[in-house]
Amino acid sequence: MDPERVIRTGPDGRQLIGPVNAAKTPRWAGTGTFARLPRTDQVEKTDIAVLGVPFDAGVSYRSGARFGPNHVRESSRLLRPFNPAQSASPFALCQVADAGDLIGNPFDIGEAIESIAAGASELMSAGSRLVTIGGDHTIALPLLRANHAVHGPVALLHFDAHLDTWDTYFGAEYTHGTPFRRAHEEGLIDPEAVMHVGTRGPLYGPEDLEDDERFGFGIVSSADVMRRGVDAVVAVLREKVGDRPLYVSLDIDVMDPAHAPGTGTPEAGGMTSREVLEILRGLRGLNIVGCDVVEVSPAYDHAELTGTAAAHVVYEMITLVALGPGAAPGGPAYGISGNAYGEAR
Ligand SMILES: N=C(N)NCCCC(=O)O
Ligand SMILES: [Zn+2]
Ligand SMILES: [Zn+2]
Repeated sequence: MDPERVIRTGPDGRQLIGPVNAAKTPRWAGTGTFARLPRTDQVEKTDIAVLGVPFDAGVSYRSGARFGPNHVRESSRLLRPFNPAQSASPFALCQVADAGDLIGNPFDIGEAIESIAAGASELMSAGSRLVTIGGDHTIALPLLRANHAVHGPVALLHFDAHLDTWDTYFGAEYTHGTPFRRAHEEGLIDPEAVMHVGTRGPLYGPEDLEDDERFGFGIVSSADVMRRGVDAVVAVLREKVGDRPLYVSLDIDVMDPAHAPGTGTPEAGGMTSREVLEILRGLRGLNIVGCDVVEVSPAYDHAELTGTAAAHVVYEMITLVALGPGAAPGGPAYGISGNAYGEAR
């Protein structure tokens, strides 16, 4: 049975098919797409595709991020269509739909990277911007390849406890700890505009930081967020990125394990989900070409804490992409403090 959906007319006059109407079909019913949105085969053209990449053969510790996409979908059933933090209804601005899962060979990482890049490119050439749910962080490399093919070297904001610019593990070049070193070597990212956000935790040695700096990366640590505050951090990130095409890659372990326990390489001392969401909202109006959320490993989750956090991250990413480059500054629809980009209304 086809459930009733929220239908809106978009800014360009198109009819946009939204989520299943939660007042008519209870949230827990029916098979799960992200936010109960339609599948891409149920709409004419998808402007923003939520894509699952359930690949986790690149992990160095706990496995299970292969179950991330469906866990985040399941945890996204309570999302509502109006985002008051941005005073925006993302699903009424453009057509958002769930593209299902892109498969990579779990027994051949090289082949998986090739096929993920090819699948992402195919969706992008049909006119969709991708918000991808991993999978482990290995998948950022093929996604950056696909974005580079369209936009050239992109700016990168990398939210993560880890640098992920290490060289090899057990001699392997393609792992979840190495995607951004490979991306740098392949010229996929613009060394003038690459930043880690939320970095913390022990390293192998000081040379890790020397290598990372050589690749152009700046670091806003987890402690920086606590000391300087969200608005100051947002200002630094915006200054670094400017109007370049921007890719946002968010490893859920950027959050403290208290906020996101369901992940493979947890580190103490991380950001709260509130801080992460507020920093993301501060990216409003930047030229975001693609996003991913990776490293959700449901077997280590409890009460959908990690799934819910990741679902809200995806929702904010969709909102940013839907608002688009140059979106007018806009504050939250309630509150007394506003944000760096608008007063509260
Ligand atoms: N990308 C993530 N989550 N972790 C990388 C950790 C690499 C290591 O085991 O040192
Ligand atoms: Zn990480
Ligand atoms: Zn990572």
